Amino acid sequence: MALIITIDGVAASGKSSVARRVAEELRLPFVSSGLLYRAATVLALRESLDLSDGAALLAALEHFSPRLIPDAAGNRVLVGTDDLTGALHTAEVDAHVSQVSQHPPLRRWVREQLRLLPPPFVVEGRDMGSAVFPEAAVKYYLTARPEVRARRRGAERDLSVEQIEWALRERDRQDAAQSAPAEGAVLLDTSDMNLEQVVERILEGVRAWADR
Ligand SMILES: Nc1ncnc2c1ncn2[C@@H]1O[C@H](COP(=O)(O)OP(=O)(O)O)[C@@H](O)[C@H]1O
Ligand SMILES: Nc1ccn([C@@H]2O[C@H](COP(=O)(O)OP(=O)(O)O)[C@@H](O)[C@H]2O)c(=O)n1
Repeated sequence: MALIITIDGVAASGKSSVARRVAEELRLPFVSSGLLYRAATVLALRESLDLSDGAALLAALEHFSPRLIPDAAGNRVLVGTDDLTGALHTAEVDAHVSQVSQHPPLRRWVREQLRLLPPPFVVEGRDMGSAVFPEAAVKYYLTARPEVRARRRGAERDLSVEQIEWALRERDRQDAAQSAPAEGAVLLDTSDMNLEQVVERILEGVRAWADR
């Protein structure tokens, strides 16, 4: 079975950065599932859709067909030849993406896109090890104290750390339904670990799996 490594976790726990580095060390592609939900949110906001209307949101996804390109330097999302990536990581998308991502038809659409990707790869999100790739060989779930996560995200948003912490706690609450750690996932609290320490812990887990 081709290796799939899932790295799930709460907002700003370090999933994307860790997944990118782990994939780099293993010379594997890495996949950021959240970007598809962010792209759905950008499209919905641009089309002024009702974010509680799952059918309209799904129709927009099927019409625009955003494509996730797992690129080593950082995933990209294309709509046709338009690169949406630069519009995905904003406070406005943060504030609406959880409402968009709740709709089961959208989650099924995202799952279908992700399951088309040929393993092996590292994939990060909320439910990669639980709902999308339960067969994955190596599963991790990252957490960190909210104030630590807010400080880390602070460098990436033009909001105060307090505002970011509030928004992260709110998103954690809204994401809770799809964010439970997968069966068998190794839980890592990264609050007091630097990025490379987290990466090394996961690489150790992959080596242990390879030597089993
Ligand atoms: N263990 C860590 N220690 C310090 N900074 C970290 C750590 N993990 C991630 N970061 C930094 O925190 C920010 C958010 O990380 P990111 O990977 O985007 O989180 P997520 O994908 O879970 O939202 C990034 O700037 C990243 O470089
Ligand atoms: N597998 C996933 C990934 C993201 N999401 C949703 O998409 C949003 C953005 O995910 P993300 O991973 O890009 O966000 P960060 O954790 O990087 O801030 C999350 O807040 C969830 O609402 C999801 O529902 N399932």
